[in-house]
Amino acid sequence: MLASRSVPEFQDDEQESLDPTATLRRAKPGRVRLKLLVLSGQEAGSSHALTRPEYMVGKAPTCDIVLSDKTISRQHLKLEVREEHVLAIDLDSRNGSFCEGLRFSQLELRPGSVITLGTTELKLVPEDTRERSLLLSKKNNFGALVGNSRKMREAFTLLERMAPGGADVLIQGETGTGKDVCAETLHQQSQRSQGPFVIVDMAGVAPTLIESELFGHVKGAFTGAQADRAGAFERANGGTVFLDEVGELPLELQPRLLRVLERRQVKRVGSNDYRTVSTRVITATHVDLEEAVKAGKFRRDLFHRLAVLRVTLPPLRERPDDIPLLIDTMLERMGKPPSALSDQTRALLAQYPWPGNVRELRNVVEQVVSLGEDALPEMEALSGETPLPKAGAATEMDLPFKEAKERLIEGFERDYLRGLIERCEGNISRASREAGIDRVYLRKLLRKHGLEDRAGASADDKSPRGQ
Ligand SMILES: Nc1ncnc2c1ncn2[C@@H]1O[C@H](COP(=O)(O)OP(=O)(O)OP(=O)(O)O)[C@@H](O)[C@H]1O
Repeated sequence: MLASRSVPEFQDDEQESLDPTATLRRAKPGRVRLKLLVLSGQEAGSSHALTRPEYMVGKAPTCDIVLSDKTISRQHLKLEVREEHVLAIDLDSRNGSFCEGLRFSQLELRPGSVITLGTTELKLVPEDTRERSLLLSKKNNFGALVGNSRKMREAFTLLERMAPGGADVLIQGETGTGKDVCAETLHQQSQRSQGPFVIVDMAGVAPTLIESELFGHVKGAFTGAQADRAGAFERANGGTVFLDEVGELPLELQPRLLRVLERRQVKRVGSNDYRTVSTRVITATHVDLEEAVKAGKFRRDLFHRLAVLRVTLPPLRERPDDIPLLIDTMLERMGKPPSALSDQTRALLAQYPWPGNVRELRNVVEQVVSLGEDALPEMEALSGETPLPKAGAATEMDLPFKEAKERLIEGFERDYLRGLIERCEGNISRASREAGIDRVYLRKLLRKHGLEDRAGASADDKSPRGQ
């Protein structure tokens, strides 16, 4: 059980006179007061106002803040409460004190800092704000998404709460952070899991076709509409529709999406009738929709409606402590033992910032496992400076067909795009003409392979979407 020694906020005069430094050390009235929140472990959810100049944290009952975690030393950490921060001093604890995955002996904690003692995580927050810290999920996965970092376990807590409820959810995160997997797991863990899961990738559908793709059409509504067709919302009736890259939805269609969200009604293109659907809507975006609203590209009302329940999947560079678990999981999914990667390679992978996030890490792990550790690209090469080994070259015939094919295609796509964009000197319009693919889709592919930076520099590609 967690116990906090009850001590008056200020020492009485008699005590103070015994200690001439007490006036200097004691907390000044009026400054921002801080408290320490326990985020995980047996005492998760409890908090300690830091009203005194010093606190001893540890397992011993004599400590000011007692934590029952077995991996914590009896006297583990000293906290010195200062004007603007709290100085945390590790007392040569057996298992150490950590912040963002790094062990420290002394560290200045600011509001928002999170430290880990043993397996217990503690967060410093201003006492008088209403900031609520999420408790950390006890699990290190949500469906196929894995992570044991604080940021991912906070996200898992949210997702676990959101999944069964059936309310619409917005998933934010950079490319490769697992938004697709997350959407599918939300569906699988909902009461709609027996219903359909329909995906619409807004960035992959030509703008002229989005309306019909989402809402359907009736025969003759436009050239080529040879028969009535249900849109994604109707096809997902009783289940979930996942709108990937919702930020790409053209402005003129946004009120129609708002109507679906508010009334669950859709009107097929060319029809006057509204049909009622029972469809959960999960959306995802890699762009900052708030910025898009400011720039006039996204409707404010739609954003607020979408953002009622939202979760952000953090980029991998902000949670390097997830990398070892991710690597082990990837190896396991490939049917390889943990020893398939040496400690040296693991250490290299753990320090790279991964602009393409987990997808990029997975690609590199697969390549190294297929081709051997000699094939590990220089770390600069991972950002695209030197060609990566060809993913398809060593496609293993013992992989399941779907996986082998996916791997081959990814390798082909990357090589093709790299050559294309070089040949067209970064000019998206030219590249899209030469390749015969839609420009929006081309951008999406470039982003997927971390090649976005190489494109869009030319004169006719000044607009953000290159349109
Ligand atoms: N936390 C994770 N744990 C395990 N695998 C992950 C995780 N995050 C991503 N992946 C893997 O990385 C790959 C990319 O994930 P996904 O397609 O869901 O990303 P995304 O955010 O939707 O990317 P994009 O915005 O480019 O569509 C997938 O193979 C997925 O399984």
